[in-house]
Amino acid sequence: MSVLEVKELTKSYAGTLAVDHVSFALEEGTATALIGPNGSGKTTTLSMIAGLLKETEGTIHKDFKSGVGFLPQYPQFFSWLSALEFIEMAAKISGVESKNIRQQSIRTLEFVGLGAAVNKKTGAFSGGMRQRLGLAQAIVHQPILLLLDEPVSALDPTGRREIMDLLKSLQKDTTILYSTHILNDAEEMTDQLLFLKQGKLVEHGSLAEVKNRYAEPKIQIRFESEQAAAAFQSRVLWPMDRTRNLIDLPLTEHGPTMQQVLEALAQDGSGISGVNRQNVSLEEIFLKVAGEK
Ligand SMILES: Nc1ncnc2c1ncn2[C@@H]1O[C@H](COP(=O)(O)OP(=O)(O)OP(=O)(O)O)[C@@H](O)[C@H]1O
Repeated sequence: MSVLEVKELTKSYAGTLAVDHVSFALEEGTATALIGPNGSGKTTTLSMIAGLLKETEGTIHKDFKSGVGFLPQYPQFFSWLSALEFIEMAAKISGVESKNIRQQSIRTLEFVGLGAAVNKKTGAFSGGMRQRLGLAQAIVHQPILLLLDEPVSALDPTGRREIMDLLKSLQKDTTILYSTHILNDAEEMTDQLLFLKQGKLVEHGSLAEVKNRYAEPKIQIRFESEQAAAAFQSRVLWPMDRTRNLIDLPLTEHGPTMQQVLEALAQDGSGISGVNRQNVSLEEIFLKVAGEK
């Protein structure tokens, strides 16, 4: 069931299209990664869905009355408030019932790993703690849809890992749409991938579908020695990349077929220690799509 359906969503700033007729749907309980180069419209898209920015054209249909959580790219806090005071304020604004505010706020702070800092002033928080606090304010009312604008970009690898693990544990009960420049994270937690470029949705689908569209099958052959690899390279004369005893052989329409490669390898059998089919990474796809005119 779709929790959110966005149709022809468009935002224009003085005639420039920051988001250009973007359409997609989010299914319940899924995680969707929004990726794209700087300035491609990710923040603008999330802000429109969060209701913080009015769309110029298009529609946003939410299949629920309330219950959106939003973590902005640069969350702002009131430095003089403690973590608990801030989250209680967020809970109140988000419509949590008065009698549940205290308990739900403490539970949420504990969930994001700030249980020991509930009474600490937010002005004294480190970058990692601020990000956790931002996440806490976004989830304290147990939203149906959670929107996150680069939730981990400002964190070190340990902080990133911890926040990603928190998000994964939320995914069971929440539909998540998050933007990221960390493509490893997008590979790790995504049921659906949305790729924006200059405001347009240029790629869309599951990670496997997108990868399949860009897959340039290549096989990697590990020879037992550099000499064996060099001998193979000069014997078959197909285009390939060789690094010492490793050969990457693309299976393009101009190159050899898998059958031909296997036959050639059979003749060389004694010198080969492994053959792998190489997969295309999201980073390779990103560079390709972002670079296309
Ligand atoms: N308030 C504004 N007024 C005018 N133009 C804007 C405004 N906000 C954003 N833009 C423009 O809209 C486009 C999309 O910006 P947006 O911040 O949504 O991109 P982004 O994909 O989130 O970028 P980044 O990865 O750098 O965060 C950019 O060209 C930006 O300059």
